[in-house]
Amino acid sequence: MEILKKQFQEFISGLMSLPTLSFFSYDMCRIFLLSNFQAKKRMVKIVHKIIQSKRDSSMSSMVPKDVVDVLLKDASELLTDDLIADNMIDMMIPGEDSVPVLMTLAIKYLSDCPAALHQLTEENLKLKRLKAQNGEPLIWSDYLSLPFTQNVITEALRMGNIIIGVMRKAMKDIEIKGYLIPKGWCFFAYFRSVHLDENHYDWPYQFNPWRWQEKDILSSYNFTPFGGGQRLCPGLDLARLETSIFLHHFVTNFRWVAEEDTIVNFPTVRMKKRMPVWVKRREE
Ligand code: HEM
Repeated sequence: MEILKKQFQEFISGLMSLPTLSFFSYDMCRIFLLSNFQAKKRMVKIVHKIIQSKRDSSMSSMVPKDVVDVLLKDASELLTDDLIADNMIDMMIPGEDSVPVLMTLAIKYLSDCPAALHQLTEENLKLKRLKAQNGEPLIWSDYLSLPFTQNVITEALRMGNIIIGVMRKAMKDIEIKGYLIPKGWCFFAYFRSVHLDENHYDWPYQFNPWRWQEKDILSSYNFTPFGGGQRLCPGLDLARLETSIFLHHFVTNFRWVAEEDTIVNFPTVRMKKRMPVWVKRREE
């Protein structure tokens, strides 16, 4: 697993920096991309081994336990091992990178904003107590009944810009604010410049979950952490759900002190020192 993780980290840092490679010399780009593709190749090899061992074992007849099992059970001949391996690697990006980064950023911003942490904790404790009182377990839609928690996640997405932007190709000549993008050109829509623009957000560098109260984020072109249009992220709700579940359990069960750290935005969004967090169980 550690080897796979190392290859993945190399692969993802190359993938995320593709738009910025144009600043470097041809030779540097070649070396960088080569090591990126080699990392991907090594990952494919590891995933192929996992697929093969699953095929060899008698597990194929059992109830699927993970995504590989489900894909292996697919009767369609189009789903080759190469395609399954590619799918698995694609799933690793949000599983290992985007959502955990969102959770980390939320913890970072909350650590620096006691008022938001207090309100978030109160909201989640209230739900926890209500569930305990009624003897009910949490159900998946409960996260929607936590409006402040949703605002915290929205604000972490706005400030964090986990995916810094998306690449697109102009299908026809387009003029934007006096600039012509000729047909066939590729361009990079940079989310950070919109999400941190003071024309759209007051005090854009301030973590302020309250700014989202009464705001309809779905109809806003100034808030696109999950992209937009036909390529809108299909994992949008899952990412929010997972982060809500994590925050709910974390704030209702623990208190913590996060070490001083800074957010690095290049080549991917990361904590400079990985932000160690000292955790203590809450007593209630
Ligand atoms: C905080 C978490 C996440 C963020 C910020 C995020 C962001 C994005 C963005 C901006 C795109 C659009 C890329 C483009 O237009 O070129 C995208 C696409 C995609 N995302 Fe996510 N994502 C997240 C979580 C997830 C999760 C949890 C999954 C699934 C398990 C997922 C699966 C995908 C897939 C399959 C695409 C490609 C869609 C397509 O090209 O049609 N994402 N994501």
